[in-house]
Amino acid sequence: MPKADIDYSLYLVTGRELLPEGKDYYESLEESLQGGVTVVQVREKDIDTGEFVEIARRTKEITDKYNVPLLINDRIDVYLAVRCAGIHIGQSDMPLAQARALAGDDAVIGISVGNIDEAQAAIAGHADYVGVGAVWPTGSKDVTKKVKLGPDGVGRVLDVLAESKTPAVAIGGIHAPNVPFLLHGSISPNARNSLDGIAVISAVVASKTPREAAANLRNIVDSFKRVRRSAPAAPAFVLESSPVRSTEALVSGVAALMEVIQREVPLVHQITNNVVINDSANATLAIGASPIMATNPRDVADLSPAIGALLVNFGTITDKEGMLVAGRQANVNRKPLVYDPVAVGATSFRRETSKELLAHWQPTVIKGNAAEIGALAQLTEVESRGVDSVGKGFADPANVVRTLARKRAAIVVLTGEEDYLSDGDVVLRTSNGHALLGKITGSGCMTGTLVASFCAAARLHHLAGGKGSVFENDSQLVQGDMLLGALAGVLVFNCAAERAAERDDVRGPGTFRAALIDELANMPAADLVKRAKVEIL
Ligand SMILES: Cc1ncc(COP(=O)(O)OP(=O)(O)O)c(N)n1
Ligand SMILES: Cc1nc(C(=O)O)sc1CCOP(=O)(O)O
Repeated sequence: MPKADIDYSLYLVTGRELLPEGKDYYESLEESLQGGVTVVQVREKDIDTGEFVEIARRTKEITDKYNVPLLINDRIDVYLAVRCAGIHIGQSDMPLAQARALAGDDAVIGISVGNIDEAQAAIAGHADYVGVGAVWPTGSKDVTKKVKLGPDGVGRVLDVLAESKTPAVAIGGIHAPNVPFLLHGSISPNARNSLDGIAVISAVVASKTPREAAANLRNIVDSFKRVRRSAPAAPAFVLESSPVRSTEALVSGVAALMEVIQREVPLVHQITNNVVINDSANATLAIGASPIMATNPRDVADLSPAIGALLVNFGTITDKEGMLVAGRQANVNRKPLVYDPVAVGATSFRRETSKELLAHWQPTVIKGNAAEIGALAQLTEVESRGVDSVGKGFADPANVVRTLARKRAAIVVLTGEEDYLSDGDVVLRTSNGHALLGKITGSGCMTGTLVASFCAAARLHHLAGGKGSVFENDSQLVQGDMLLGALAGVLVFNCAAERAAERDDVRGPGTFRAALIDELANMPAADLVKRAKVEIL
């Protein structure tokens, strides 16, 4: 029998102990195949060999009916008895070379990998595919001693696998709401390699309706693959279908979002630092949105369905648990998530916290000054002094934002005298603002607040546009033009600052700060259209 050609898109690992009460294993399996499972692995930990062989044999009868390949977990003797497509082995099972010698060249042999060294060994041993995990904690197996890779860690393994083109599925804690985040967030930073599929137990087996559960997961994976094939370089989850723009269209789009905010009054959830909470809340109110500054993990989980967008600004990092929960819920509820990693490069604590947050959720927009963006991009060109950047800035800022946007599959906003924004494809430069912004605290943080508010508006604008809640593709994390939302936040803030600085009653930073809030509230959209200096690079 020639080696099976496997579609790894939706890889079902069986788990009879997780079946809902009264659900028969074979019935559940057949329904999941009807839903779109593309490969099955029989995994049995506590039964005698005879029973394992019998279950594998009956399972194969069913998978054969649907032309879906079957693999056996760990046990080469069971594989040899039923002669299915192959086996899956773990790091503590029989070594790969020995497994190959016993199973033969026609057997598909997959191996579990949890880090880069294991991935390299899998390539050297000619594994046919790898199972990368654990991505997240899971109740289906004891993974307490394993590193939880998060989408980021999976991406690092995918970089190693890219050259050999070894197929990879991710495993561990994967459920429909976190699949878009996993697929996009694990696109590998250098080679831009992506997962061939997802492996799940409970997301399908524990469902009372495995057909629907499998169909939903399959849709998400298929859409992701479709979009990757058509636009491999683009972070497609945030792009609207037509990225072609003119500066006039962008600026009038910003003016339209100003009206959306006034009309829809989106709730903007902000977990921000205690230096700026009050100013950020007032800036939100001034543009017509509604701030909520909750931080308790229980509070933020309940809030998520109601919010328009979430801002996570970790200036004083007192609420990490709330940030983790709120961000994950924003992904689950497909709400824009704006990440402001204040002074991320300044201390090891900040770098580690940022890494942890980014392993838990996928931001829609990352906003920072040159030192912060440089730290995330792992560039040493610009350094930080506290929360500020020092030095001349990047030699090629457009390239920095474009590259980081691609790497992180997010919109990147680099603030400074000139602001650069990119979705990984288009780069925009804006040059509004005023020197007095550098004389008050929290101007960068308020920009983040406005970016979050206008991303909420961009999503609402999309929903009101007749497309309803139908996603352009099932793997999209948020709807609406997030690049436009980010641009609106930057422009509205900087144009309001110009207006404030021009006022006769402004005599320094104190009066400027108050006037800025006034101008955020009073600036007519027509004046923003006149002032906006936007270039498409
Ligand atoms: C697709 C896939 N990936 C990883 C595993 C885990 O296998 P292993 O490390 O052998 O652990 P056990 O499954 O034996 O607990 C898997 N089964 N499938
Ligand atoms: C079998 C298995 N192996 C893992 C690993 O990390 O190697 S995690 C895991 C369990 C996956 O179950 P669920 O989809 O229910 O989280």
